Amino acid sequence: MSYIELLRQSAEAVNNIVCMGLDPQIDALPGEGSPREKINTFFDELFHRMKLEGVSPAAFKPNIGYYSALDNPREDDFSGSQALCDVLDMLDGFFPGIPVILDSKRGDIARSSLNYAIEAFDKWGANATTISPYMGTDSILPFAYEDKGVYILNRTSNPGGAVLQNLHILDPIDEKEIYPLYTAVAHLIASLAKDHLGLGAVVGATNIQELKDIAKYYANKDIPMLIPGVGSQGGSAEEVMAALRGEGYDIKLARINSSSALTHPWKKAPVPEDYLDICLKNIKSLVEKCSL
Ligand SMILES: O=c1ccn([C@@H]2O[C@H](COP(=O)(O)O)[C@@H](O)[C@H]2O)c(=O)[nH]1
Repeated sequence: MSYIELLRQSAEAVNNIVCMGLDPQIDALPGEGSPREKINTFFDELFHRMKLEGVSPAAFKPNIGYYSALDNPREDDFSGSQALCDVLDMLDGFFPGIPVILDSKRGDIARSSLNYAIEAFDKWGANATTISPYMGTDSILPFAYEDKGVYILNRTSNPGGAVLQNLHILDPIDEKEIYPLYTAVAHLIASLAKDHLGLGAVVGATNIQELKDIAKYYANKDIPMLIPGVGSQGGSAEEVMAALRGEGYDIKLARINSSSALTHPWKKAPVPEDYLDICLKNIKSLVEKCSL
């Protein structure tokens, strides 16, 4: 099945377009034990509750950094990577058919990119990954597997994203129009996606007018959009849904991501006793806002 079909099918199956981020912050997790044990116990409990209450997002997005930072490779300790294996195994069991996006933001010279593609798709078994466009077309294409998704950083959600992404440039082809760099990236994504179905874009929820402009450009082009920045970063899911619908973008191809607000909204405060209820409430509320 192509990634585009997987996105459409999974959205229809769960009737929403939420992407649940899985970025464990060890200090914010309940219970005792090693980081791997804490991650395991927490997600096992949370996924059980979600299953029990019939709640499912339409994608999951572990960010690899939150796991690999727990490894101590020079001491033969790969417990962070093992924790990611545990989480991926749980997702297979609890949520079959729901895409997993491994957020690793790679992108390099072609043969190095190919190794990163092998890492994400063949080794971790992800359905999709994230990459940077900064090194250009030859750095992107090794990720274009037939049945996988590739989200290219287009207009990111972080406050510093504008420093480069909003620089005004002269159109490199006709040298007439002037527009922000993120528009040139969108043009590149759309042109590559004609021959490589599954290439998509990361567009943050924190700059709603820019998101609207990009969604309008992608409408009817079968370009998946991964939209982080909702929840902890202040983006509004309702505004994103209205923007996508308003611009005629096929919402089944979008995934609206929230990570910490769904798994540890208490941030650095002590873990509350009713932590599972809090997570479930936030997940259900986002699912409701992002329903088809
Ligand atoms: O533009 C981007 C690209 C990626 N991210 C990632 O998404 C999650 C967001 O976490 P929250 O806790 O919901 O803020 C995280 O993994 C980021 O690395 C992004 O935020 N913005």
